[in-house]
Amino acid sequence: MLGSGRRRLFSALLQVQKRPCQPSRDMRLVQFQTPHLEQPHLGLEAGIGGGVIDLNTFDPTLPKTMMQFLEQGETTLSVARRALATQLPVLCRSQVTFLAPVTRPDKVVCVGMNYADHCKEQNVRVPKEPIIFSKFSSSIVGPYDEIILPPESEEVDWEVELAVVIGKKGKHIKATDAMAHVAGFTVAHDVSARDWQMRRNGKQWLLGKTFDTFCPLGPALVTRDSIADPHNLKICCRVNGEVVQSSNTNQMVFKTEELIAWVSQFVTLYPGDIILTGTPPGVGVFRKPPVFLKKGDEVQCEIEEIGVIVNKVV
Ligand SMILES: O=C([O-])CC(=O)C(=O)O
Repeated sequence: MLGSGRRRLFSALLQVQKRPCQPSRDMRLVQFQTPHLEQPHLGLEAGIGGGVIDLNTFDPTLPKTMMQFLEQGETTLSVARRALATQLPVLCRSQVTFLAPVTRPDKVVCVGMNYADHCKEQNVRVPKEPIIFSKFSSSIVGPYDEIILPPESEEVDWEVELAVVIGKKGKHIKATDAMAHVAGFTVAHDVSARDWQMRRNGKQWLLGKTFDTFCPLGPALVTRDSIADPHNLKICCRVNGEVVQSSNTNQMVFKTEELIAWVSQFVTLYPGDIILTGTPPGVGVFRKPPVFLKKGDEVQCEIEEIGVIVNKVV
């Protein structure tokens, strides 16, 4: 169903495997751990599916967390740019464990009903203003971590989403200035317990959206200037290999700029804050009959140019 996008991903993976020492020119920032490191390091992923360049070895004065890296703005970004332009050793992917590209941000802001056909599949009007909710940052896990089915829910569902990572603090940001506040983009899975979201807790969405492990992210924070057009990317979710969601970010009702302008009227956005921009149609709860995740399932969420996260349900 993803056709040429999938073919491009596979050929990119093959190329990376053939030339493991050739970093891509795109800036793909990651947080990773190896058995030899005392604490996680910052790195650059050498293309989709490629190995990792250790930024903290390249420059030991760099901070070791993405939050601190983003807070320092242009100073740290220019070091990463220098690393990208230098021939550096690349750690094999099998040697590293990827963490979420951002851990413990101040906020995970989420947008509901932001794809017109996701509204259609549940018979609701396309919203005139963005619908905002949130997840606690404790729900964030890495790109290949497990999603734990909580015993409190029997209706856990999938939702692939494009995530925006904020790079610069701001309040009342104008839409025309919004992209200057974006560090980059990553892939998110807005795992959702429908029973808690739709029927329990006074129908407040929070609890259903924020169980531990309900926000896999990654693998990389792909910087803004590395993506040709964030609003024209194929986006897809597969469960056990079967495509369940397949769309394009050009179907989003409110794009990144409008979302940042909207949200920053209410709250200050800080470096590291994450905005999940909503999911396309094809979620399990609106299937006839509904389908939910079960132990042993594997969910792959993929966005063109950004990458794929793979999370087993346990
Ligand atoms: O369908 C929902 O649960 C709301 C939501 O997260 C989305 O539209 O992306």
